[in-house]
Amino acid sequence: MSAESEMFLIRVPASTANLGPGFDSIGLALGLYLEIHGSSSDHWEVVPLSEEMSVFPRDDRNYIVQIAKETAASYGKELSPCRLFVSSEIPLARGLGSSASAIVAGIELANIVGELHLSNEEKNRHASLFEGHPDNAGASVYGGLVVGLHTEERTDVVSFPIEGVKVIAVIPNFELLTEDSRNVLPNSLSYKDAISGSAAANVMLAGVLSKDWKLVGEMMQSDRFHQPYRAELVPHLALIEEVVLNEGGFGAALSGAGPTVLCLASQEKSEGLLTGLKNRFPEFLVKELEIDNDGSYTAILSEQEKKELKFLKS
Ligand SMILES: Nc1ncnc2c1ncn2[C@@H]1O[C@H](COP(=O)(O)OP(=O)(O)O)[C@@H](O)[C@H]1O
Ligand SMILES: N[C@@H](CCOP(=O)(O)O)C(=O)O
Repeated sequence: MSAESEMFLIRVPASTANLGPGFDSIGLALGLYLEIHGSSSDHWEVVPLSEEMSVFPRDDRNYIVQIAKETAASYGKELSPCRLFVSSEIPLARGLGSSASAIVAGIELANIVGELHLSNEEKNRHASLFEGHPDNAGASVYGGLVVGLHTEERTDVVSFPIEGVKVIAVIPNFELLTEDSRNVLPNSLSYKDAISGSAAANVMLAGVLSKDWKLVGEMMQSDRFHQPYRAELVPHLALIEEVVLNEGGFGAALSGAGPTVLCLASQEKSEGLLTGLKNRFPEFLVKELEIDNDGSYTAILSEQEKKELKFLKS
């Protein structure tokens, strides 16, 4: 970044991982956003603009700043400090990829301030290394549906845009940390279960590519890798699957590590499903979400755009 008065915008989408059998491999970007408006400063300052962001450190101990510094350091660069206004629509620890969005935001911050000129592939490699799996990270970087394999040595992700299906999220009123939800998973799987789980993921992907959403929904509910073990933590999953079936939806799956449940439906059935889910789970937030096919976005704001920012006026 060059001029002192320049203001930049970073916008990173939320994501849903797994879609059932695509455990740690498949992700989809969703239209809820983490946004940062930033500019140069003489010290690091993080100003929360949404309630959930107010729990995090307001100086360079903030996770987003830490990620940015580490990313820049891996290229031998030290970042000059910034003042960052942070707001987020992504609920924390609900299985909608808030941690991956924070990581990708930190990488974008390093990219802008440190003038790193990173490609999407490089951003995703860093993000997957921080996150440990490429499903949420890849979706937040590339947008659309991502299919990936991440190891210590390399990260391979293929992304493609998704249209023609409605997404409804049932977001419980409690948090479930990904770490806790991973702790209930087994250390090994039988050969038979591994083959069955992998076949379900393959067929699901073939269903996505051929726009056979009914098949996708069926495969979402045929996971062998994680949902059977996480069921005890998310008893609402089975109940939601029932409502989806009754309302003619395609299927449901745990969103990431949960507790949110992701439901797919056709345009015609989505309204009825939304109402059915709201009636059955009045204590949960039931929301239709857009699919984001663009991934993370950064821009330098014009003078006019800066003038329009309400939080700079107060
Ligand atoms: N914007 C953020 N700034 C700092 N930490 C964050 C931010 N977003 C998420 N986190 C961290 O990530 C945790 C949630 O991550 P995780 O358990 O993986 O759930 P999920 O990614 O599904 O929301 C939060 O409790 C918080 O510690
Ligand atoms: N594949 C991971 C995805 C975790 O997603 P999150 O949004 O819950 O952080 C898993 O299932 O553990």
